Amino acid sequence: MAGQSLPKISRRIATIVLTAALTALFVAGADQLDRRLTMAFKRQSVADLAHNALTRAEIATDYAVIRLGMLYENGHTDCSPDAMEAINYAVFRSGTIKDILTAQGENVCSVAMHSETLLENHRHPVDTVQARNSSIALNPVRLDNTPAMAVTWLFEEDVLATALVNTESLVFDLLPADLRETSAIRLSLSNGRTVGRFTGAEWQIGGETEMFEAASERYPLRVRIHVPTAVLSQVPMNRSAGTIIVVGALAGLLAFLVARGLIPAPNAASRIRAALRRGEIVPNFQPVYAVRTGELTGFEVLARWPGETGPMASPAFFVPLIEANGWSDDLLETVILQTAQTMRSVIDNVPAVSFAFNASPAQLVEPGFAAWLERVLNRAELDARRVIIEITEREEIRDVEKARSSIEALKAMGIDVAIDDAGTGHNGLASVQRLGASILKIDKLFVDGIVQDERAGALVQMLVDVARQFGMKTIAEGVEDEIQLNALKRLGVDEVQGFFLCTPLAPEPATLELARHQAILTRNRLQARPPEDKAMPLDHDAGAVAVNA
Ligand SMILES: Nc1nc2c(ncn2[C@@H]2O[C@H](COP(=O)(O)O[C@H]3[C@@H](O)[C@H](n4cnc5c(=O)[nH]c(N)nc54)O[C@@H]3COP(=O)(O)O)[C@@H](O)[C@H]2O)c(=O)[nH]1
Repeated sequence: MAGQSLPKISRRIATIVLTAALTALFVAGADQLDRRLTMAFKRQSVADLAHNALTRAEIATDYAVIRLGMLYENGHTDCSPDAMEAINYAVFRSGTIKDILTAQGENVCSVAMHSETLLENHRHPVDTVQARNSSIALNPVRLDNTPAMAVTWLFEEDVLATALVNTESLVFDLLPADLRETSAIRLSLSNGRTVGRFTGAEWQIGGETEMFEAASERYPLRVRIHVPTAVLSQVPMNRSAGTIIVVGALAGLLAFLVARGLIPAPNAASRIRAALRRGEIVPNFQPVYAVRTGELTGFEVLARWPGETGPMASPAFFVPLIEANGWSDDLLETVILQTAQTMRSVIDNVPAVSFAFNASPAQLVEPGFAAWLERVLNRAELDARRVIIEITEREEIRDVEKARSSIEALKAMGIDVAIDDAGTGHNGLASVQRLGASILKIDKLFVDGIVQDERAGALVQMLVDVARQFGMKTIAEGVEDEIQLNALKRLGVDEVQGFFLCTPLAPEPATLELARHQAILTRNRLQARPPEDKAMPLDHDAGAVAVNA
């Protein structure tokens, strides 16, 4: 008896020792992992910041190019009184263009207080670099003793226009609080000449730093952010031992299960394929509201995978996988057919409400896309005039001409086309006009900073201005609070959507939200008894817009 219990006791002791050792290992491992993740997250945030700063510089340059192009198209490069008025207007409209010079043969003129700078630059341009479009060139100039940039478009042999762009303001104070004092950000041309910079008060030249860079494909522009290595490796020390042990234990359990083969490695692509076939990927609906009238004008249709858990449940993960496997048309078809089925009462009874579906640039340029979509809409019994197709600008639209003719075909069917994430992508604002879309969606990236950051407001203003010039409607997305909503109203955005107003909803709550919203609007109108033609403002406090978040 005593002989049998001895190995049992020693096995228990061995298990306890092993468990303790493993726990210690997990805790240390979890701690290391946490540190590494925190540092990786910090690095990614700074890399994103560099990309955002570059996007701002690209938009400001796009805007200058568009403005110069308009002057030329309207014959306003001849220094006539009409031309001077047009230049004045272009400078007045813009927060970032400080002056414009036009030159047509001997006729050289500009309008604002920086004429001298532009004239000198016109006579002796230095360090000029060409853009992807070789008629456009950028070069550094000084504006009130700070670095700035001249954008010149050579329209013809002796006809050109130059905009003086305040690029310094695009990067000034862009760094978040934890980096502002110690780090530096520089916007420069590809030849290394600085056109904007911000240096924290504690920034040390020669210190050990890490550099984060983003370079434009369209313009010879790049952003570099330098952060001291010590700042990047700082990790908050306030993690409780309990958290670490729990994380360690969970990691150990997971490792054990994976090691024992109890959790088979999932084949994500085949699961998505099956989910698409079985109709498990379903549409949700985020309302869009008109700023001026408060009306709910339509829904953005967003795919959801309700049965799925973990990261794969997010469309930000599964949509790119669907696209990479060439199943984008299946996704679009399934969300259209299910929308038609689940939102039938809205489709039949509220004709003014539209449905915006997402499609990729690759789908748009597929031969016969418009005809295919027409067939799907016929099957769905969904009137094309109720449909908006949103094309993201994040991915490059390689063949703008093909995309343009596809958009024309969609428009001929009565479908509106929206450029989603405008200003964030590869093609630039100028191509927005060439595409011939009728709606410009302003990305959350610009809405986010709109209140704290004057420049974000200036960028939204530029986007609204460009959209108006092109006869497009604007929709701002990702509105998360009332202050943002009010700022967007002031900037003249036409429509808004975002969690502050309403999150994406399943069909039934979306239908209820529409009915509830219409009832509130009607009640408000009856109570206020406005004159027939008076517009109802989007007034969150008055309950004209509901919060579902
Ligand atoms: N081709 C298709 N793409 C699709 C489809 N369904 C979704 N998507 C794309 O996936 C990306 C992620 O989408 P999602 O997680 O649904 O996020 C959307 C909104 O839920 C979110 N949103 C809306 N308001 C707010 C807000 O106030 N705050 C906040 N943090 N997020 C908000 O934004 C996403 C909408 O993005 P966009 O399309 O750019 O308007 C996304 O890129 C989808 O496009 C599909 O069926 N087909």
